[in-house]
Amino acid sequence: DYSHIQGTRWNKNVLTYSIGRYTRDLPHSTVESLLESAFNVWARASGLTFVRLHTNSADIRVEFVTNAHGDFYPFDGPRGTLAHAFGPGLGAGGDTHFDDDEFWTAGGGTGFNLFVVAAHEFGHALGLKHSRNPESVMYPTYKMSRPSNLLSREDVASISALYRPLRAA
Ligand SMILES: CC(C)C[C@H](CS(C)(=N)=N)C(=O)N[C@H]1Cc2cn(c3ccccc23)CCCCCCNC1=O
Ligand SMILES: [Zn+2]
Repeated sequence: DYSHIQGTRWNKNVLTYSIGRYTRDLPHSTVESLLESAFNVWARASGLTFVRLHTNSADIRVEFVTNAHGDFYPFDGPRGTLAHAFGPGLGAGGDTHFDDDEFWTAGGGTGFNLFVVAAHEFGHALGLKHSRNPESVMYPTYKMSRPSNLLSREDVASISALYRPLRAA
C-alpha cells in the first residue's frame, strides 16, 4: 500500500531534521535548543527519536522565512499566521516554516514563544490535526500561558494512538 508515501504518520522511529535559514530575533544556539526541546516533547510521548542533520536531506526541514517562500502557502507579514508545517511524507513532508515577520522569543514578554509554536508545528509534522480543546497544544490559536509540561492528556493520547503501535511492531 502507498500509505507510507503520503500517509497520516511516519513509518519509521528515527526522524531527522535540519535548520535552514534562522531568525535574527534569537541567537542560533537558543533557536537550536528551543527546537530540540519542542521535538523532545513529542519524543517522550511517541517513542520517536529526532536527530539533527546539517544537510538538506533531512525528513523535517525547519526554516524561518517571510511572505512568498517557495511553497503554495505564502506568509502574511506580522501576526496573522505564525508558522505552518507539512504532514508526514517524502519531499516537503514534515517541513516546518516559521514566519520571520513575527518577533520570536524564548520567554514571555512581547513576541511569540518559539518553543510553544514549534511544539504545535511539530505536532502537524508528525500527523496531528487541530484540537477543539483550548488546553491542547494543537488548538488552532496561539496561547502563551501553557503549563510547563505543554502537552495536554489529549495530545499525549493522540500522538500515542498514532505512533505507539509502531514501537510495538
Ligand atoms: C497555533 C499557532 C502556533 C499556529 C497557527 C498556524 S497553523 C497553520 N500551524 N495551524 C497560527 O498561526 N494561528 C493563528 C490564528 C489566528 C489568530 N488570529 C488570526 C488573524 C489572522 C490570521 C490568523 C489568525 C487572531 C489574531 C492573533 C494573531 C497572532 C496569533 N495567530 C494565531 O494564533
Ligand atoms: Zn495548527
